[in-house]
Amino acid sequence: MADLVLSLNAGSSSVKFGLHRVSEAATMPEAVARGAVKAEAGAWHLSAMGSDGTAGLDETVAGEPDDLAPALARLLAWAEEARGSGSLLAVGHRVVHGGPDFADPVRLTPERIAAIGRLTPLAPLHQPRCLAPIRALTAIRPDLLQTASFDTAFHRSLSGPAARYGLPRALEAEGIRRYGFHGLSYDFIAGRLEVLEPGSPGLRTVIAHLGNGASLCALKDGRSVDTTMGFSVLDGLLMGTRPGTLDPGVLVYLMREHGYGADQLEEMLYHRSGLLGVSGRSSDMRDLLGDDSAEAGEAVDLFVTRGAQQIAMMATSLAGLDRLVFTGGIGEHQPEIRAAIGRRLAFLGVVFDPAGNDVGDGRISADSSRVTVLVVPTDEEAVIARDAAAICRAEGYE
Ligand SMILES: Nc1ncnc2c1ncn2[C@@H]1O[C@H](COP(=O)(O)OP(=O)(O)O)[C@@H](O)[C@H]1O
Ligand SMILES: CC(=O)OP(=O)(O)O
Ligand SMILES: [Mg+2]
Repeated sequence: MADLVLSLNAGSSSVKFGLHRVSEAATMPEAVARGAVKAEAGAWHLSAMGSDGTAGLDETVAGEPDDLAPALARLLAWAEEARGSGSLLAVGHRVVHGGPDFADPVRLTPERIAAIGRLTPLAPLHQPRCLAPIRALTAIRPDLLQTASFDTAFHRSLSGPAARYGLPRALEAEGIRRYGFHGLSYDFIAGRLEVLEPGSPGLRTVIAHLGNGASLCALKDGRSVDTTMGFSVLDGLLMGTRPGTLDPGVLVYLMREHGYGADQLEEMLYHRSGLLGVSGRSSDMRDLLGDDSAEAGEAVDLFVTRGAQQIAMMATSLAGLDRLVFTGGIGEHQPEIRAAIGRRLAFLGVVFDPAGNDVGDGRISADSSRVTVLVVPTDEEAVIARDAAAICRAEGYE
C-alpha cells in the first residue's frame, strides 16, 4: 500500500495538518511531519516540522483569505516531495458536523460533499472552514482520493437524557438533539488510554479537551456516555470566543430589547464572547495569564469555575470519577489552569502532584489521589489518517 496520508484539521482558530505514514494494520499511524496553514495579509503562511525535529516547511504563498487553493497546491507538492519511498495515498479531512446521517468516516464524493454543505446551519463557524479545503482540493486535483472524519461520530453512543433537550418532541424528530463534538480528539485519547493504562477501560473517565474550542467527554468502556457540547459547538465550557452554557432567556431579551437578528446573535456567540468577551482583551489563554488586569483575571476565573463545575456534572453521568484527563492546547500546556481546576475538585478526591503537574506529561496526580489525573497530548490528525487508510484498504487502493 502507498503509505502517506495528508490530514487537514480545520478548526476555529487554525488549519493544522499532519503527514502520517500508515501501515497495513489498523494501528494509529506515525506522524512524519506536522504543521499549520495560517492566513496573513493577502497571503498564506505554511509551516511544518518533521517528527525528527527538522524544519520541513516555512513559506508564504500569495492568496486571498477566501481562496485556499494556492496554499493547498503548495502543501500537496511538499507532501509529495516529502514522501521518500512511499506515495501519497489520500488526503483526509476533519469535518466538524456529521448531522444525523454520517456515523462513520467516508470517502468524499460530490454527493457527500453537498450533504456536508447542507449541514452548515448546524455549525456555521466550522463547517465552511472544513469544506473550503475539500472543495479547493477537489478543484485542483480531482483525481485525489479524499476522506472525511466527523467530530460528531464518536458521540453516536449518546442516548436517553444525554442526547435530549427538554423541548417539544416534534423538534427532536427534526434533529434538534445533542450531537457532541471534538470526537476525533476523544477517539485518540480513548486509544492512548488503552496503551498507557492497559486493562482500565471500565474506569469512569472525564476527558477535558481544552483548546480554543473546549468540551468534556464522560468516557466509559471506550464509549462516550455524555459530553458538554450539544446541538452546536456553543454549549458547555467557556471557550476562546464562545460563551458556553447560557440562559436562553438572554437571547430572547437581546432579540426583543436590542433588536438582535440571527446574524448579530451568531456573531456575538461565536466571535465576541468567551475569554475574549469577558476579558475585553484576548481569546488566548497565554495572553490572559500574562495580563494582570482584573478583567483578564475574571475571564480566567470563569473558565476555571465552569470547567470544574462541568467536570463534576460529567462525573454524575458516570456515577463517579476514577480518572481525569487533560488535553488540547490549554489542557496540555497550562499547568496553572489544570491546578486551579483540580483545587475546585478536591471534594471528589482529586489531589495533584505539583511537580508532576509542572512537567505535564502522563500522571500528574499525587499517590494519595482517589482520582488518577493525566495529561495526554491529543492528535486529531492521526485519527483522520487512520480513518483514511482504513477506507483505502476497504476500497482496495494500493
Ligand atoms: N504551546 C502552548 N503553550 C501554552 N498555551 C498554549 C499552547 N498552545 C496552545 N495554547 C493555548 O491553547 C489555546 C488554543 O488551543 P488549541 O488546541 O491549539 O486550539 P484549536 O481549538 O484551534 O485546536 C489557546 O488559548 C492557547 O493559549
Ligand atoms: C468543535 C470545536 O469547537 O472545534 P475547535 O476546537 O477546533 O474550535
Ligand atoms: Mg481544536
